Amino acid sequence: MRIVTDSVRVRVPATSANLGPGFDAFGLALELHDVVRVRATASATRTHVTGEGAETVPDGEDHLVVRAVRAGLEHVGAPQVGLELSAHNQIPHGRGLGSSAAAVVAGLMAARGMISEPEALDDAVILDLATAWEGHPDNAAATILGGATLTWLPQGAGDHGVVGPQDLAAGAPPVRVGVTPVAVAADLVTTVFIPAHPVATRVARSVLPPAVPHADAAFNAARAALLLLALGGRSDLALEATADRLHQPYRGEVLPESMELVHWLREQGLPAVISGAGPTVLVLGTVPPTLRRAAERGGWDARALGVDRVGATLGQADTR
Ligand SMILES: Nc1ncnc2c1ncn2[C@@H]1O[C@H](COP(=O)(O)OP(=O)(O)O)[C@@H](O)[C@H]1O
Ligand SMILES: N[C@@H](CCOP(=O)(O)O)C(=O)O
Repeated sequence: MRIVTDSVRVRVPATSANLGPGFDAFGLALELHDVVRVRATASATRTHVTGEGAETVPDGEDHLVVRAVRAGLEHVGAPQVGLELSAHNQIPHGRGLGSSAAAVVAGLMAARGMISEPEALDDAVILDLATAWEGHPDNAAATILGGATLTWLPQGAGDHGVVGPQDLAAGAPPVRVGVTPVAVAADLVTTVFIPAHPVATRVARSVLPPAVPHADAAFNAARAALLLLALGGRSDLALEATADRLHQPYRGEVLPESMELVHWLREQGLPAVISGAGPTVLVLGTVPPTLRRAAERGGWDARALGVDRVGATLGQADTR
């Protein structure tokens, strides 16, 4: 495999995973984007970041997008080169809006744009690699495809079955992820309530129990099926379709304010959930201005976000 294009641009959407009952399965892409430009060079890797994470993300070879470009090149046997990365980020980090999946997908897509046989890093391969990196497929699928997505892992692959980045580096094949787009009503908009402080996904996964009561699993099975209908336009089902007993109750331990906001919004009849692993709260629909303002007074950054229906896009670096 050769590097044939030395300058690419990738745009990736934020995502909200789970949507209540669909833990590690549902994802929804949102109209909030990171844009990265990557150039192959003969010199040492340099990174320049503006927007979200500019003050906090590691630079140079430790930058997540750079690491993902390298993983993509390595996966297809392309040579490693110096990289000049310029990133403009709108997706806040550690808030449950899929920033890490977006960064990994951006890097893998950039690698696709640089190589002589881009089909070696098609969407399915990128989803498998990003899932191995993340440990769950829901954000990556929606970031790649846009809209709403439903993903599943093969029998036997779970938290401990997903091949991680270290195993990938050692040559282990990633798990093959199942994915399908889900119909989303044309008029669906979301409202997100973003808090000032992050909670790492790793932390919000560490409080989940190894097993749940059978009754709770049955409760969620019905809600996850209802969620398909609610996303497709049955907004009358949205409140019931976003109820969850598999992850949100346990995450209250590390996300107390977020769970309080979810309960308060749901008491007003709004289909509110923890977005991904939190701490952002997402409502599947609009929120009356009085309630938005009340939340804003409590320190939440409330934003109406449409659904991104395009997913990750790859182009020449000089396009906007
Ligand atoms: N665009 C990015 N560039 C570099 N690093 C990133 C980027 N987005 C996310 N990260 C890394 O991923 C971390 C957040 O990942 P995670 O805890 O999974 O939260 P999120 O819900 O935002 O995906 C950040 O603290 C940062 O280290
Ligand atoms: N299904 C995952 C989703 C994590 O999403 P993120 O945006 O918080 O990284 C989980 O619930 O842990």
